[in-house]
Amino acid sequence: MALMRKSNTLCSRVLKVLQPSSSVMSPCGAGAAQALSGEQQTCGWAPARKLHSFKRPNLHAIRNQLARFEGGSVELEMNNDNGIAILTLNNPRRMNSMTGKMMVDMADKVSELEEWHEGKALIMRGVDGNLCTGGDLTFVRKALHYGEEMAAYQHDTLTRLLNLPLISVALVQGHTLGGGAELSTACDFRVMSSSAKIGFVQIKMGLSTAWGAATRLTRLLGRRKAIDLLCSAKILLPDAALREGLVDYVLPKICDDELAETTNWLLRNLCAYDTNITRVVKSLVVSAELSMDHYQALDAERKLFGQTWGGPVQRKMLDANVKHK
Ligand SMILES: CCCC(=O)SCCNC(=O)CCNC(=O)[C@H](O)C(C)(C)COP(=O)(O)OP(=O)(O)OC[C@H]1O[C@@H](n2cnc3c(N)ncnc32)[C@H](O)[C@@H]1OP(=O)(O)O
Repeated sequence: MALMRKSNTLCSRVLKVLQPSSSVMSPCGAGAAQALSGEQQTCGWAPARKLHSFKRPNLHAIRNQLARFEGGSVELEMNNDNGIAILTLNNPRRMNSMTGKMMVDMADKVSELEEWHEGKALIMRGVDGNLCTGGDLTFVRKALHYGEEMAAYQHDTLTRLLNLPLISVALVQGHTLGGGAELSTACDFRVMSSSAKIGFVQIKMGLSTAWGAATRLTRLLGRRKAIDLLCSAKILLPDAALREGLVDYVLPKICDDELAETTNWLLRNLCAYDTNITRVVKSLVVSAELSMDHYQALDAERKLFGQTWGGPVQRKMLDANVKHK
């Protein structure tokens, strides 16, 4: 129990030090808007170094505006028994595309997950066989003046989601397009249904990435593959997505319950061990990725290791004389 409390505190301390909530993103939204306004839209992007000189977005004010664009919901179930939470996008008539209200819902659910200390993992999915087809075009049409603010809000939510001390998996089903493909990159892993399609089609819609996928995809796959996927707008079937390294596991063709199969995959492969140590390890990986300073990351790693070494779980395993066959 004492270890549990300590490791939870340490997890959040590491994340707070390295990634204070709601202020992690570089405040680049305004830069993007300036860079794309007027004449510049036709002649190119502002120099990258300029993107750091803009004011932080007021997330509270943006939230109030987004909440006015109604439709759909995002729901959360947290299962303390197996330590797995399910985050569900629910706008089936529009293939779970996201309205402003759903963005606010998702931010609230991520805040709840930040306070959930019993959890090991999270599955993000959509109802009725599609993950998400991006922005709800009804919302998009009404919010054309509000892109930069919406992006700032989503960047905050999805960065917080990616950095939760939970192993996260996106269940890529049906159509996972545009912003939907972006959402999937805010999870640590992607499990894909054998009948699903995934594509970053934003460029075909006259847009660059809205919800942070250029940054995340470059980290995930490297520069060459990120440019390829984002600039070609190609829609990948499971085999190609697996080959590219975009997805981690393709579900069997015959599968009665894809959510249950994804849960089993998680439990078998990534959640087989102690909850707190799993959370600590995830937090360490986040801190290593976020940290600009190699020594700071090692410092965090050493401190957290000190909490597991000689702790009750390690002692139990030593007593059990475990063999790793
Ligand atoms: C803000 C982030 C930037 C972005 O996300 S940009 C990308 C935005 N997404 C899109 O452009 C997707 C547009 N939709 C499509 O391409 C097709 O609907 C899609 C997904 C290939 C499915 O095609 P089909 O299987 O033929 O089905 P369908 O077209 O009849 O769609 C069924 C109903 O769902 C609706 N739907 C699908 N995606 C939507 C969206 N993003 N926003 C609003 N409505 C959407 C579609 O309009 C249709 O509704 P209805 O039956 O016409 O009332």
